[in-house]
Amino acid sequence: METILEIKDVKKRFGAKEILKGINLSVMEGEIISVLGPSGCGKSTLLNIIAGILPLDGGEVSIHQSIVSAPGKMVPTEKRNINMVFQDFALWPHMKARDNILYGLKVKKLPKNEMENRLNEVVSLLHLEGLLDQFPSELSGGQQQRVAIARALVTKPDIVLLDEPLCNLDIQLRIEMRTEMAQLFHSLRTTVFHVTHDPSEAFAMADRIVVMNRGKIDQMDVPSVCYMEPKTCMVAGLLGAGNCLKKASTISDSGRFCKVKVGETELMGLGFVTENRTDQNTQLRFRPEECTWQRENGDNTIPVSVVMSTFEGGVYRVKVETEQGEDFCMLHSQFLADGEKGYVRIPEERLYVYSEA
Ligand SMILES: Nc1ncnc2c1ncn2[C@@H]1O[C@H](COP(=O)(O)OP(=O)(O)OP(=O)(O)O)[C@@H](O)[C@H]1O
Repeated sequence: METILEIKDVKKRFGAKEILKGINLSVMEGEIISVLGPSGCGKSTLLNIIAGILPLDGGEVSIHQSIVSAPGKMVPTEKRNINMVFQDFALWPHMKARDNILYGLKVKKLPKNEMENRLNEVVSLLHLEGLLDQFPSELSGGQQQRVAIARALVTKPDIVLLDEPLCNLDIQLRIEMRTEMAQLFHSLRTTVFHVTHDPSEAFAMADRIVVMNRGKIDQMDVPSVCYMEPKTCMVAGLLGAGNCLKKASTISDSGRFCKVKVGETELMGLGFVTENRTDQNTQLRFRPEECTWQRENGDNTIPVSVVMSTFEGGVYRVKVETEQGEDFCMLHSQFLADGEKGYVRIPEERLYVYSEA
């Protein structure tokens, strides 16, 4: 497979603030890459550099082996053969859906019959029949999003850039649209660079996920590996392992699994050694849905007392407290009374151990 987009050691500053600290990544033809990360980590900055909207300060960006951005060089957006779908759809309000979609082809001065063929193709792909003579204000959010995607696809770009494309839609529509978009882009073998802050959107759409943190890439892998083996504490937290115990210490970490201690309790977990490793700063991460409650002590269990149970429809979210005074949550099928004592089991392959400075 051919590399379409190559990002090499890209750096960007805003004033004294270093926003991108050397990003390296290649995107293959037909691949969907989703970039996730906390607010302010530099996702949109990277996307805007790829789009040719922002200049970079170091490194280079190539599309089809041709450098489009480097210090002192910036090929204009319209010469990059890319298209972008924005979170606010950015449709021209004074143009009907048809003219919004055809705009890029008119600029390229395509023959009329070719324009009609391309229009018919995207109309049928995105189910826009009957909507072409409507103005954006006459369309629902989901319909506007479809028009924006049609406009991005109709010029057959090398790369489609998606900037939080679903965040203005309601939750039900978002779930439908992300599945539809993934199907559509995969069937067309469109190369997609997608920025989102929503992990479930990234899981639903991406072939590979890139997790950024403070201007660097913490992890880049297929969604299942990022989910099962988050490399850093931040990635784990972002991908659902919201429970965090800090009053812990590492006893041994010779292999893939390491032994940790929380008070007098010894637990086994998956160990992630990082560059800035310190044994004094062990942190444990795990997901509420992967914990199980039991009355008796057992394998990989931690003693707790119940703080509060809240009903979530089908399950209870139970907040518990460790003997060290830290709390975390688990999901349980039944209500547990405040003050009740018991043990929470965390499977060793789902207890993530980090030692980060
Ligand atoms: N034009 C600008 N001038 C100065 N600082 C900027 C500019 N654009 C972005 N920044 C800063 O750069 C950092 C990264 O911003 P960016 O928009 O890339 O983050 P993000 O990861 O996309 O965040 P979000 O998820 O909130 O959109 C932020 O601290 C932001 O304040």
